[in-house]
Amino acid sequence: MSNRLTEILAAKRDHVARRNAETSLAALEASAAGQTAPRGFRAALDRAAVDGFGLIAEIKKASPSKGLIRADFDPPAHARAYQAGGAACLSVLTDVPFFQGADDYLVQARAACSLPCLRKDFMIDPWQVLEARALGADAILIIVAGLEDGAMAEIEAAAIGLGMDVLVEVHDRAELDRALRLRSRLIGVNNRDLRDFSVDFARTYELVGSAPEGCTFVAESGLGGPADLAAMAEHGVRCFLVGESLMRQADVEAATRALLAA
Ligand SMILES: O=C(O)c1ccccc1NCC(=O)[C@H](O)[C@H](O)COP(=O)(O)O
Repeated sequence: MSNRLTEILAAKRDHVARRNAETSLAALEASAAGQTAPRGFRAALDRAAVDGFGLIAEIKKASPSKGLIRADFDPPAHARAYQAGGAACLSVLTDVPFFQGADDYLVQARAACSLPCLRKDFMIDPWQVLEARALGADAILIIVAGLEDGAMAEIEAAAIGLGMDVLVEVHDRAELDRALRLRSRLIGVNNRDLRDFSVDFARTYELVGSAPEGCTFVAESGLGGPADLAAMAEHGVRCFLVGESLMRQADVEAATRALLAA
């Protein structure tokens, strides 16, 4: 595991331990039970990809690699713009120290649109899955590089038990093999190397052919515009997770529409 990812996960362990100690499990379960049913995340992507592209549009204020991305950050407005521009799903960063995210951004964004929402965070404990559902999340992320097989299976089981989808993120062949031991068939390939933040689309191109039949395959990170999606489509990739390049646009709706017209 990389030093940067190790650093992020260590901070997350402290955060989760603190939050777990100060939050009543019964209250969290009641909040999760009081939420409307999960909006089908993978199903929405698959539908969009039938005769177009399945876009997971990310609400991202800042990142460890780029610092502040958008000063006039407005999650409900971005959610509405992404939906109007044709995105199939949203991803909302909730990690505080490294991405300047917040749980409330997820709540606000989901309330502002009808798209299924991924809680984009570093999951290390099934408790966070319950917390995600209590916030209304429809899907969670598992980063294979950050977890042992047993922990991944527990987190996935918690999500499936709550009716949520799981995006399983890999970066190389060995991680894809580990991902395919899980039940989820929603696989994301992160083009960004979390050790040094370099981006290489070859990661996606190398792995797309190894995704099993019936798998929903998502290319993630570093996608800058319609030409990148067109190049990916040449390799058979139909679903994408895009954050920074859309968040930097003055007109997010128009940029989303233009991206999907690739
Ligand atoms: O974005 C980062 O700098 C980053 C650093 C360390 C761990 C994860 C990171 N990003 C999380 C993501 O998965 C991306 O936000 C997502 O794939 C969208 O990427 P982009 O379109 O390049 O913003």
